[in-house]
Formats: sequence, structure tokens, C-alpha cells
Amino acid sequence: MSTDSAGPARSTAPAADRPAGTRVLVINSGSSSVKYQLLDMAGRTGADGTGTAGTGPDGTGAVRLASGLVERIGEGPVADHAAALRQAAAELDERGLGLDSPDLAAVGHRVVHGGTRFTEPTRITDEVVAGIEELIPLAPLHNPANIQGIKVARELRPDLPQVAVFDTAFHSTMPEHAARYAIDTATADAHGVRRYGFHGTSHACVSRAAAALLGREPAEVNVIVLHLGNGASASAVAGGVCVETSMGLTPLEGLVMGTRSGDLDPAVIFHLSRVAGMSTDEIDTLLNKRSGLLGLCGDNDMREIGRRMAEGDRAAGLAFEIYVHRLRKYVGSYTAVLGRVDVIAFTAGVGENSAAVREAAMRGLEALGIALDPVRNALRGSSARLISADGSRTAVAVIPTDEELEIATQTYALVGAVRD
Ligand SMILES: Nc1ncnc2c1ncn2[C@@H]1O[C@H](COP(=O)(O)OP(=O)(O)O)[C@@H](O)[C@H]1O
Ligand SMILES: CC(=O)OP(=O)(O)O
Ligand SMILES: [Mg+2]
Repeated sequence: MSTDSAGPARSTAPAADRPAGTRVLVINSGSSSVKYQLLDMAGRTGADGTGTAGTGPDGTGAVRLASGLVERIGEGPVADHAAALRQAAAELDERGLGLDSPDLAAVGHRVVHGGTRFTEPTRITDEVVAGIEELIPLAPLHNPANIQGIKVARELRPDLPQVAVFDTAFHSTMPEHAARYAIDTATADAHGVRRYGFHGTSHACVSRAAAALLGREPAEVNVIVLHLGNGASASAVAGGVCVETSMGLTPLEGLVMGTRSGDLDPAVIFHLSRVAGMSTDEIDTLLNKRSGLLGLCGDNDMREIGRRMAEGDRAAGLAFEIYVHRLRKYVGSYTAVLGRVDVIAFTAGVGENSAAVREAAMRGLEALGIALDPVRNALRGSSARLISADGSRTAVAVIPTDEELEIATQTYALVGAVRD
């Protein structure tokens, strides 16, 4: 746990210190876009009656008051992240939900890389910002954008508590034998080379919701979470604690993703350098931006790949098979890691929406006690649901993720605004 943290994540501050507001603004300042959400954590409908009840996989009763996306940073009027944040603030202002509102209790920021230092939600100070800056070499695509978001939000509301919630935090419980690469220890330690894991807020809230769907406590349940969005990662969660995950030093390792390769022989990099004469930056771009589904078939959107497969497109079909083959390998190995798997949870854009991916990823796993119900799997829905057959030893579920609600919940808990 960080020494900068104001206290354990779920502690409650003395009543006198509690902020008056019940709203949390969540900012996910990414490399090319800024996503934001305003949530009311008191579970009441907004003053203007616009609230949508029942958000989130946990059914916490938090209310989403507004959400938005500012894209194409660096183009046109949105010159940089500061401009994007100001645009987001102006959009909220127009709806009478501006950052100057006394109802705002805190701002929660998604920060992708917390290294080994930040393993809890952390109240942001100058020192914490410096600490996140020091981690830029480990997350050159993500942390600089996160820092921009923090700086602008602190400028706009210097009086407001700001909290960093780290993608890596949930995975910090991984045992050393899962977190270390088998390389020279001194070199690894000198440069922070180890497996950190990402998408932690999603793996945390989805694994909890999967236990709830079974009517059990997280502490009693072993879960494999398959977070399949543009970025994709798997995790093995034993009794509520993450013991293994597929992403590593950076979000490049593991599953096949929209544009990232996931696992490969590291010697591919030496080979491309020596034989193809590619530079480090060129290989970085190849593996992060021109690989995965996009590299294999020219499309990174699973919907488009489905359409092309229906027309008999062989490149799209092969990309799909490589994608689901990798998933099956991870499910098999995480079954070995966990010993007993109570539930496999599919989440994020592809996991929640693609019955074809779920069916293909679970195909042939009957020997592991996994059997889908094809009718349940094909049903569309927006809430957590079981898709396994009644006799399946391991349940299979679709659980909508809600990273923003998880960030808001952790932020609100940290600033001590939890009402009894
Ligand atoms: N109906 C659908 N069928 C298949 N894939 C879908 C569907 N809807 C969304 N997706 C996939 O979800 C992906 C985006 O997932 P999402 O979790 O929103 O990603 P991220 O948050 O990482 O940007 C898209 O690439 C798209 O392929
Ligand atoms: C860490 C990571 O891969 O995030 P995203 O899925 O948002 O790209
Ligand atoms: Mg997402």
C-alpha cells in the first residue's frame, strides 16, 4: 500500500470531515479520448429527475447522472487533453451539472499503471502525481494522458478531493510465482520488470458480481473473468483475491486483442530487429497497434469480423479461430491454477455481446465440466445472467462490467463520504 494513501480504501472518515456532496465525477483520460461519468452515490434520483436507477453489476443503487466522451484529441478544436477536459466540463455545465457544484464530493481518475507503489485507491497530492509520472516508462501510452486529466481537474477544482484508482491494484495480490518473469532477478528488480496486470477495476467488480449471481459470498467462489473489449485480459480470482492475470509488465501480454498481439515468443522481436531491420519503436507500434484481429484480417471490430465470416471470408474466420483458441488455452490453464472453477464470467464489449465468441471459446471444454446452454447464450440482455446448461459443473455467465461505477465507489469510500 502506498504511503501517500489517506487510509484504507473502505475506511470512513469522521463525520466532521465528510464532504457535503454525494456525487463523484469519474474521468478516464485515455490516449486519444476522455470519457467521463457523473454518478450520485447516495442512490437518489437527480434534482432534475434525469437519473437512471440501478446502475452497475453490484446493484448498489448509485445513479448515473451524465456521461460523455470527448474524442479525437489532437485534432481540430480539441488540441490536447486540457482542451478535452474543458470541453467535458462545459458539457456538464450546460446540463446544470458543472464542476462548481457543491454536490460534488470528489473526482475519481482511472490511472492505468500504479507499479508496485500504488496498490490501493489513493488521494492525489503533488507527490502522488510525481509518483505516477515516475511510472511513465512502464506505461508510455496511458500514464501521460491520465496525468493530464488529473492536472486539469485539480486546476478546475483545487479544493475537491481527487482520487487515483489504478488498473493494476486488484492484481497486486498475485503471488510472486505468478507475478515474476523467469529472468535474471537483479535485472528485473532494477527495472521494475514483473507482471502487473490491468483492467483491475473490471476484474474486481465482475468477479464480485459473478459470486452474487450464484447467491454466494466472493470469499467462497473461484472465478475466471474474461474481459474482452478492445484491450482484453483474463484473470483467475480465488475467494475474491486475484491470483493470476494475462496482462503483464504492460497491457500487451496475454489474449489476442483488437490491435495487440498478446502472447508471442519474445525472440520474434529480435528477429524483426535483426532480419527485417525494424526499430524498437516500429516493433512497438506493430505489436500494439497493427496486430491482434486487425493485423490478422484488417478489422478489429468483432461485429465486422462476424459479418465477414457469414460471407465466408477466410482471413476473418482464421482471426476468429486464433482469438478463441487463445481464450480456450487461458481457461484451461486458469482451471489448473484455481483447481476448482465455480464460474466463468464474460464481460466488456465482445464478452457481453458476442454469443459466437462465447460459444466458440467454451467449445470442447466439457472435460473441464463446462457446458453452455445454446439458447441462454443466444439471448440478448443487459443484465448479469447465466448461460451455462443446468448440469454444468462450472457456471458460465455474462456480467456487464462497470469500471466507472467501481472507480466512483472506491473514490467515494476513500473520501469518507459513505452515508450510514
Ligand atoms: N454486438 C457486438 N458483437 C460483437 N462485438 C461487439 C458487439 N458490440 C461491441 N462489440 C465489440 O466490443 C469492442 C469494444 O469493447 P469495449 O469494452 O467497449 O472496449 P474498450 O472499453 O476497451 O474500448 C469493439 O471492438 C467491438 O468489436
Ligand atoms: C489497460 C488497457 O488495456 O486498457 P484499454 O482496454 O482501455 O486499452
Ligand atoms: Mg471498456
